[in-house]
Amino acid sequence: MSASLRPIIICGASGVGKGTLISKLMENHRSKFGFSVSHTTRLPRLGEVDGVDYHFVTNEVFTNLIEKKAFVEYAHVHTKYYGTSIEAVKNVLASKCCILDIDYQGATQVKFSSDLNPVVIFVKAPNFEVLEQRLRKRGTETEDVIQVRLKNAIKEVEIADKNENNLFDVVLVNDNLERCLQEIKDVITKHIPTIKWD
Ligand SMILES: Nc1ncnc2c1ncn2[C@@H]1O[C@H](COP(=O)(O)OP(=O)(O)OP(=O)(O)O)[C@@H](O)[C@H]1O
Repeated sequence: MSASLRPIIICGASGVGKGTLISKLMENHRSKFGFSVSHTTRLPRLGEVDGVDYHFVTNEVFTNLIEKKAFVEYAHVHTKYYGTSIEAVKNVLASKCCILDIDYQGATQVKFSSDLNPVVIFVKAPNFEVLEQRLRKRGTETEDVIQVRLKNAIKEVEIADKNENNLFDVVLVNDNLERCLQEIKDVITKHIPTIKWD
């Protein structure tokens, strides 16, 4: 499928629902999408599996990979490294569309410093109160971390609203999950017309 040559990037503040949206999309269209497995130096959350959810690595391994220029993008977020290796993306693109869950810094690197020509989608929560509720309800972060993430979210939404250099192809609001999923599919169809939904 030639569509597999353009990766899809889903960007947005922590808690807006990127992971949920990507899981649903992949569940519903398993044969079309692959999710590149990122590297991270953060510890696994309960139930996360090394090599499936992330490649969990030490700081030393991660910085070695940076030196070897193994990453399409990497970022230092909330004191931890996260990165997408070129190999991981190409592994997926060989047979499927590739979805990348990365922040705006990563998206900037992929869009402007690689030849991958991604479709970049920014996802927002309907408002900051809802975002805060989602982060609290998820219950995976401490209060301090939630506060840092909410501050970062304000900055990230400003960046999306400015959309300098047209980094984002589209900005979507994840209010209703099913509606947002359909909007993502519409964006993908627009930019990758060869895709056939099953
Ligand atoms: N449309 C929605 N309506 C209500 N709740 C939602 C919606 N989308 C996601 N959620 C919930 O919001 C919480 C955050 O979602 P998720 O973990 O997917 O966010 P994320 O953007 O991937 O966050 P992170 O970047 O921190 O991994 C989850 O508990 C999820 O079930």
